[in-house]
Amino acid sequence: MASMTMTMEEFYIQHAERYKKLVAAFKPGPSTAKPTDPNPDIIVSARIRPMMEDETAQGFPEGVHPRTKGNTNTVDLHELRRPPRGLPSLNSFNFTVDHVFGPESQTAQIYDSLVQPLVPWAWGGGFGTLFAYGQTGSGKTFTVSGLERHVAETLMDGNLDGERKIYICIVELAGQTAYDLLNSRKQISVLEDSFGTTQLAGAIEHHITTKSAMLSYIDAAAALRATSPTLKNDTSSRSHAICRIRIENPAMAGEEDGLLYLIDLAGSEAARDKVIHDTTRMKEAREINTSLSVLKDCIRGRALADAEAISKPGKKAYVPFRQSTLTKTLKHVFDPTSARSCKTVVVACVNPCLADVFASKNTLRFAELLRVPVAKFKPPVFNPKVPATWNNEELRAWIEQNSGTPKVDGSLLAPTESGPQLLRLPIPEFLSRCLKTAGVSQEQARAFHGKFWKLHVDSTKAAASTSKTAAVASETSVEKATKGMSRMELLDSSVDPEPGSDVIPFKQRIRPGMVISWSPSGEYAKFSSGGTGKSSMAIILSPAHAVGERVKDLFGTPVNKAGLEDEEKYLCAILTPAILPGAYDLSLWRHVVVSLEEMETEVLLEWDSATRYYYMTV
Ligand SMILES: Nc1ncnc2c1ncn2[C@@H]1O[C@H](COP(=O)(O)OP(=O)(O)OP(=O)(O)O)[C@@H](O)[C@H]1O
Repeated sequence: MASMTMTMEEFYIQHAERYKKLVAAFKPGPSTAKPTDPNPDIIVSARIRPMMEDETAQGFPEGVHPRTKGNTNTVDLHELRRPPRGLPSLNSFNFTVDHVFGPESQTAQIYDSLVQPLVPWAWGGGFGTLFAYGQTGSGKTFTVSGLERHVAETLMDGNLDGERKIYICIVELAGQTAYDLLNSRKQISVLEDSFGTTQLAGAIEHHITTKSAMLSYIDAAAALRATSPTLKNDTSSRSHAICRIRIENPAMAGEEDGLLYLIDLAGSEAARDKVIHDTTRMKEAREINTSLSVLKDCIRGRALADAEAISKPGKKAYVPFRQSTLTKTLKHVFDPTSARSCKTVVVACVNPCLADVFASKNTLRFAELLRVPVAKFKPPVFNPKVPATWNNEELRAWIEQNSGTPKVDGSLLAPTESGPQLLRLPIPEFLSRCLKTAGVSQEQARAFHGKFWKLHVDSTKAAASTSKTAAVASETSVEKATKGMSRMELLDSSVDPEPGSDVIPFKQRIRPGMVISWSPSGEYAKFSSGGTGKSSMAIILSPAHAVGERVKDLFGTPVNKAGLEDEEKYLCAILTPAILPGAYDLSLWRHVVVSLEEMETEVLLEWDSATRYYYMTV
């Protein structure tokens, strides 16, 4: 009877010796994770902290064991099963990430192998982001604060090329509220401005010129971090702390600045604290959980978007960055429409104590899920008009032939990069590399960058128009393409869901939601995708005569004119090419009137879950 009322912790302590023997006899099997090539832009690591004195003193064994032989990026985790009768046995799991740092590892090792490369990247105008994830007490703050010190050292030791102005800002996100940790924890707002840039409105940025000034800001912010008692650790953090370092290059005025984010996330187990009765704490826990889960989707989404930008041009990956304040704040990191590339490092912090093995399992599973396989695709066939198909040699040859006089030295601009890699280089870095060739001026470098990008944009537009043609052409084989799909699945696209509809000419089955191509003329010509007379797309809403007298089109011309019933005209919403090739923006509130005669063909569009609208006011 006594054993039934024993807590899990007492059970672990009682069976600690048996547990250790079972672990010593354990023969590691192959990693259960699918083999994945490391993604150079998103590195996922795990850091297992040492056991704390009090954990050892209570008699808890270690439950998490990095492999020392074979795949050293795999971690074994053993639970102790509590059977209704008989002896406890092991329940073992393994998790694989890109790097594992065991209890003896120092923060300097993590810095040197993973984080240090982010600093010159941001110095050159790129985005670098570090996240520390894990349960309360697993070592996130220990890791981030150590890494911040190393970053301060690298940024301020004068060894990076050129002059920069450096600014720091440290904010805390608690639920949906943000506070400035460098301004007495004043409340600030996370807002998206009319250019779509997320602003931390009200947060003060401090210009820093010395390492010691930077460290004193970091220390001041740490002292102010919001804390509230939890079941496990009474100094636990229940908020995300975001340290943003902005690096401005005065020689590249007008170019975007480099950004480095170091983020100490809130404790990941918050929502699993079952003994919370206080409703504010429950709400807070739910918000933390949501923000971490959205973060996972965003990191994966961005990695997929980057991988697919080259392997499947035209496919739009969905990154739900608007779904939490944390990811909204990091919009430019996650927004798949951003042309700027971002390097991300995740450190999953793990508490090795057997008593916390459940939370550690969740942390390691989270980390494993962040690893998105780099799409394996056949090397693209070289096309002189498509930079995304060029290898390093082809790229260098193009640089030397097209960079003007004097020629930009290809080995300085692209020492190792392929075409797609050079496209991802931050602009200031591209320009600085061009300027390394003697005699090249800023104007020449900018003009050359423009030429390279124009070629790329033209090549993606060409790919988009091919995919549009494919969409129209597929109309004849709709039945084949949609065979076996349920009605609900069919409704994820603009396909007419009624069986047999593909044999009826589209003009005889006009319906709301049908997408058509047409050639806008007169005033509407502005909305054609390629100038007057070129086809454009619109989505049918209703017959024009069905709407009220006050309804006007986008130019303010009344839609329902007298006698319209006799003419077959339809109120439509316009579709315009979106930033990504092959994707279109639907402007539901920009109306045009299209006659049946003007319609050319039905176009099939696939719906994407990113097609959402957001509150203008909340
Ligand atoms: N690698 C390590 N080596 C030595 N001590 C460590 C290590 N990692 C963490 N610790 C110690 O463990 C304790 C908990 O670490 P820390 O406060 O960083 O956890 P945390 O994950 O940030 O927790 P919270 O979510 O509550 O902020 C601290 O006393 C810290 O000094």
